[in-house]
Amino acid sequence: MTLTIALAKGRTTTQVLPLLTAAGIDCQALSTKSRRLIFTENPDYHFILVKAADVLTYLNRGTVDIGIVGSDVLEEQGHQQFDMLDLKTGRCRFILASTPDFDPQKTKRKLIATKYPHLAQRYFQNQGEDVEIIKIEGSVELAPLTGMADAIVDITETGTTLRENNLKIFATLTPVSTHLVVNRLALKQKKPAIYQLIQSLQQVRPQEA
Ligand SMILES: Nc1ncnc2c1ncn2[C@@H]1O[C@H](COP(=O)(O)OP(=O)(O)OP(=O)(O)O)[C@@H](O)[C@H]1O
Ligand SMILES: O=P(O)(O)OC[C@H]1O[C@H](OP(=O)(O)OP(=O)(O)O)[C@H](O)[C@@H]1O
Repeated sequence: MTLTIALAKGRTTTQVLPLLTAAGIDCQALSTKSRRLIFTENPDYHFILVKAADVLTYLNRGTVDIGIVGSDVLEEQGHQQFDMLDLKTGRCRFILASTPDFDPQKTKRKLIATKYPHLAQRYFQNQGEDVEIIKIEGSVELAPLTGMADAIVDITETGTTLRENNLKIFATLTPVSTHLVVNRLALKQKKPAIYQLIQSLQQVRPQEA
């Protein structure tokens, strides 16, 4: 039985390939630098490489059985899939950041720039705050620096981008890591193969909390 897997391109793939290899899955073809997007040479596991934001589209339509993607994406768009395993890699965190002179108490209806509008809206709603969200596609740090927004909700890992742009963290929201998610129907139809994969990845993922 073949399992089809959508892997988020970029950082996620780079960090997950060593785990898949350690779990005994031949995915050598994916580690070569190329523009290929679909890998079907392994009869047990077929892979497609997609933009992180598209993983759940392939999964929810049933085009793939499994998605491997950051929990940032799941928090922003997830609803129909089963989140089966935290791979404990690709770790970073959501933060609220701005220029050092930003005063969260003083700014009345904040303008918040982010790549994650739903997550940001939820965060402020839970704080009982009404904010205006500006959806940005990248280099989010520019928004408070240029005065377009009061603050940003984004992910940070090393903190280098914030530091180099003289931005300060005002709140830490939720932690982020790469997760394995499963299509509902696939979980019914391919249960043994899916559980076997989960079990092998559980054994090789980083063990710390
Ligand atoms: N420091 C980090 N910054 C951003 N994403 C990170 C970081 N560390 C881990 N990740 C994970 O990697 C994913 C983003 O990977 P990447 O930046 O390669 O993709 P992308 O943002 O779609 O790429 P691109 O910048 O080409 O559009 C996120 O969904 C997140 O889960
Ligand atoms: O804390 P750090 O280790 O510096 O990482 C954080 C940076 O990485 C991400 O951007 P990405 O590289 O995905 O580029 P983008 O600006 O195009 O989204 C994120 O949006 C931050 O800008």
